Amino acid sequence: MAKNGADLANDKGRWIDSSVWHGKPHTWEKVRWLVGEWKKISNGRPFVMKGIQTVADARRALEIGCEGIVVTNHAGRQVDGAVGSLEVLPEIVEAVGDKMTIIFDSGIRTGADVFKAIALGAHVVMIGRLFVWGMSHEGVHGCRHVIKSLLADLDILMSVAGYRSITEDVFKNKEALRYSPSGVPPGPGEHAKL
Ligand SMILES: Cc1cc2nc3c(=O)[nH]c(=O)nc-3n(C[C@H](O)[C@H](O)[C@H](O)COP(=O)(O)O)c2cc1C
Repeated sequence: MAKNGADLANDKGRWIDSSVWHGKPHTWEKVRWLVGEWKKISNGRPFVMKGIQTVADARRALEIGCEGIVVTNHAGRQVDGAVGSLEVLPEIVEAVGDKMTIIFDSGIRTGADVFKAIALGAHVVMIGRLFVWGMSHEGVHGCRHVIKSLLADLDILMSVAGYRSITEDVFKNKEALRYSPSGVPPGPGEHAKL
C-alpha cells in the first residue's frame, strides 16, 4: 500500500533507498568488501555475482573472490538495448569458464534454449519469467507445471537429437549446435539422462 507523509518518513524499509537504490553505481571495492563479509557470516560459502556481461567484468569478479557469476542482462529489464547475454556467453566462458561457475539466464523459454546455453559453456541456467507466468496462472501448481514442461521439452529435444547426457555430451560442445553425434535417436532404454 502506498505510504505518504509521516508514515513514509517513519518507514524503516526506506533504508533500501539510501543503501541499495541510491542512484550511484556500486564500486568493485565495495564488492570486494561484500565478498569478505559474506565469507565471514556464511562460514565461507560461495559468492556469486549477477549481471556480468563482459569478459573484463568476469575477470574482475574472479579476481575479487567470486566463485561464480551469472551472465545475464536481467532479461533486458535494466538497460534497454543491452547486449544479448547469449551473445557474450562464449567469450566469457573462454576467459573464466574453467575457473568459476558460469550461470546463465535471460530469455530461457524452451529446452532448446537450455541446450544452447549449456553447449556454449554455461554450467547452470536459471529462469525468471517462466515460473512467474506459471505462478500468476496457477500458483505453486503453475510453477511446478512450467518447470516440468521445460525439463520434458529438454528431455525430448535431447532424445530426438541423439544426446544422452547433458553434462557429458552437450556441455561445452559447440558441435552439438550443428550436428547430432550419430544422426540416430537413442533406442529404447537409452533415454536421455538429465
Ligand atoms: C518482475 C521481475 C523482477 C525482477 N527483479 C530483479 C531484481 O530485483 N534483481 C535482479 O537481479 N534481477 C531481477 N529480475 C531478473 C531475473 O532475476 C532474471 O535475471 C531474469 O528474469 C531472467 O530472464 P527471463 O525472465 O527471460 O528468464 C527480475 C525479473 C522480473 C521478470
